[in-house]
Amino acid sequence: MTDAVGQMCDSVLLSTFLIRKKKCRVYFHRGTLIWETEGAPYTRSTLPLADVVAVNYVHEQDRSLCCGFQGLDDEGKPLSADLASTPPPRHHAFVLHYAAPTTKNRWRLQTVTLNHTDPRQIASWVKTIRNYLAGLTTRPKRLLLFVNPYGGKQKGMKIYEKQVKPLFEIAGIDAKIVVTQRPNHARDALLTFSFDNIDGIACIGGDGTFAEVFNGLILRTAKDLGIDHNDPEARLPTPELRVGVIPGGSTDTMAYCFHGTTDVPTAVLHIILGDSRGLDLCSVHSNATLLRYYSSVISYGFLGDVLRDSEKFRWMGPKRYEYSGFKKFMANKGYEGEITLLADNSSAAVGPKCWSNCERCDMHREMKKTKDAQQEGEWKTFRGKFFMVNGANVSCACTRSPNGISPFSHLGDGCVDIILFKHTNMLNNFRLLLRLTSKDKAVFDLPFVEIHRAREFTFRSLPTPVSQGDFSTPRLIPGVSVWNCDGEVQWETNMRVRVHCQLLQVFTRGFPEAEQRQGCRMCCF
Ligand SMILES: Nc1ncnc2c1ncn2[C@@H]1O[C@H](COP(=O)(O)OP(=O)(O)OP(=O)(O)O)[C@@H](O)[C@H]1O
Repeated sequence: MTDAVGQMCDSVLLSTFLIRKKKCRVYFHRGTLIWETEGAPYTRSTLPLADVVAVNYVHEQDRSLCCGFQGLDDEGKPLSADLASTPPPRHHAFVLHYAAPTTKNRWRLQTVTLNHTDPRQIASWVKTIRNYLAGLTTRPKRLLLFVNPYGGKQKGMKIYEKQVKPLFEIAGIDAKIVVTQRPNHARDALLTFSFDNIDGIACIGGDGTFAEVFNGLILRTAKDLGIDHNDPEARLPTPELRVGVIPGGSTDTMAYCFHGTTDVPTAVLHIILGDSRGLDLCSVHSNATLLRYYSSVISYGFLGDVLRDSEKFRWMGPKRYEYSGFKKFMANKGYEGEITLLADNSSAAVGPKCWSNCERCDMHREMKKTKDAQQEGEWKTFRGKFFMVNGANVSCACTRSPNGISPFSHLGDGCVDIILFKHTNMLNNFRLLLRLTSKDKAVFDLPFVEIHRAREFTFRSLPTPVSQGDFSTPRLIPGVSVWNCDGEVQWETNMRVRVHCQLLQVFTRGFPEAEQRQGCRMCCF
């Protein structure tokens, strides 16, 4: 907590306001506003200032429109429209804009207006609340915002205009917009962009856009510090700038894993409120060359084939995944391979899940401060014919698969969960499909699925194709699949994946376990 906030914590305000036409006693103490009705029916409401986005004077002209009250200045003229400037002593109300949790992990901006006959009371409350909000230094004020007009249903710009811009304006966030013109635009821009006047980066797009942003940011940080990113052993520092993702893609897995929903206003409000969590990123190297960093999952076999095929049908929008998925599912191909992993001592098959205030992630954040992630552990090797091999960095939950392929995966525990789907018959594949859409059952309970928690792993396909050195060139080799790395095709099959614990700070508060979800803060007695 900053000093300013600390001082404000000690101030106490107490007054009586008219709220929603009811006389209420209002208290402000220790960062929380409480108002309760003076008469029956008794209601009590609490609002932590950590959830308040902005406080504004209500202009007398606005009040005159709704209340028939005409505000005049000292010369008897109507008051000016400048709400944010120093108040003339005539304001009789202020409005609080705040973020409130609703259902299904969604958040919405709400308002409450407090009316008082004495303008000095209004001025004093507004000043106190503004001072408190100014002390919340973790809130971004100047953002660099990448908008991908191509991802998902190609509605990136519309999402910005209709759902993002109005919220940023209320919160006083100055956003510099970059509309991406081509693949890798966001990544390349971040390699040279001046970070002098920004305190956060956000993007409107899907997992691919988010991946471009953090790949650019990590590479830029490594470059600025003279760290060789091609060195698989390199210890990378966490960039100072935090990153937020506003869903505008097809699956939006990362947004879902951060907020428990792919709802746009929720993601925007999480950015505005400025709380953040550490996210592990995985580096993917081949022959001492960095291919990329990923945040959700790297998948060889079925999902690699689906992605490779679906790119040809991008005109179908998100439906392309269903079309290619059906084709590849019916093909039921198996791929020979060998995985060697450095096992973690925790199990990926048991909870708890990674809710907000996750103890496991907090523990790893503290460990990261004191020492580098421990690398001791047992190496294990698995060989076989696989329908699919996955390295899940997060649960990979999404609207279609609310449990994800790795329900107990954590955002920031320095581990990747390896899920091996053995090649089997079509009936078992159908069981797998059903299991992936289940709300409470896990895929690894199926007898042909194994899960292992690791801190790093290597994979080689069998037979091993001769590396061409050019990792971006499409090469179709019989009996060999490709990797689906955060939704991008990775042609090089043999690779080493290492987890970098909490390498990125992302804007989110996380989301609570269902039974602990906050409901209405207004209690009636
Ligand atoms: N103007 C553009 N034209 C073509 N491609 C673009 C443009 N801007 C960005 N891209 C590329 O679009 C790709 C797909 O975007 P994104 O991943 O955000 O959407 P998606 O694939 O529909 O969603 P998801 O990854 O959530 O399934 C990104 O990898 C990015 O490189």
